[in-house]
Amino acid sequence: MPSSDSPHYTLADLTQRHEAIWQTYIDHEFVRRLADTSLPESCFRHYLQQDYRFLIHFARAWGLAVYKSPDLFELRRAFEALKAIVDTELDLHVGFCRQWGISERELAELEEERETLAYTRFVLDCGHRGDLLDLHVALAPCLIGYGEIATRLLEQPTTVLEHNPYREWIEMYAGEDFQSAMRDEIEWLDRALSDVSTERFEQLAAIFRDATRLEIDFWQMGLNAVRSS
Ligand SMILES: Cc1ncc(CO)c(N)n1
Repeated sequence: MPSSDSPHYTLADLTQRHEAIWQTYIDHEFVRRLADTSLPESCFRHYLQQDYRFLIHFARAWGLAVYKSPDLFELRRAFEALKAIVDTELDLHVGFCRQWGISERELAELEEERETLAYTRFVLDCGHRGDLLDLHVALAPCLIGYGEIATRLLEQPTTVLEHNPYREWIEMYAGEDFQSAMRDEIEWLDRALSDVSTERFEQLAAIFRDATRLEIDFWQMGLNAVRSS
């Protein structure tokens, strides 16, 4: 239970603390152009390739969450997330890449971009240095951001779904599986943040800000790949 002088923080306080950066992430040009179909396919293909590397490290980060879990409840939760990424998400991603003409062999051999390196290793470092909450906050922009981006895209009148080559991507992240994982994570974070001190909140907000900046760089990396693949 939070003490009576606890500010009782929630996830919404984290996004509001860095509102401008959060908006730049969820309304990035990559996302807008994916929705209005003006995104060059080379950009999306490059993004998909790098996202394969991202998902591998994302799975490792949940493996680290397993290790950092202090009790059976948390252990089970992190283990289920790790299993979902390894058994389902990565399979889906490989299948999705195949539809885009990217073979599994190509995925296994591709060179990791600096943006991918920076983001994924940053998340892992937060987990290594800190506790389970630091790690969850470093992971929050992935889960919460993509969930928010996809639902916004479906609501926006500028989004074109018919004949949109990226439609499946939008619908995957707006779909029930991802959305329910996002809701669970929001619940977890709201509970965990409810009794942190102001000082601790500021530390966590810095992690959240940097992870969000690295998500922005990840979109920009895709956008910059106009001719590279
Ligand atoms: C870079 C990035 N962030 C978040 C997600 C959502 O899992 C993803 N697939 N890739």
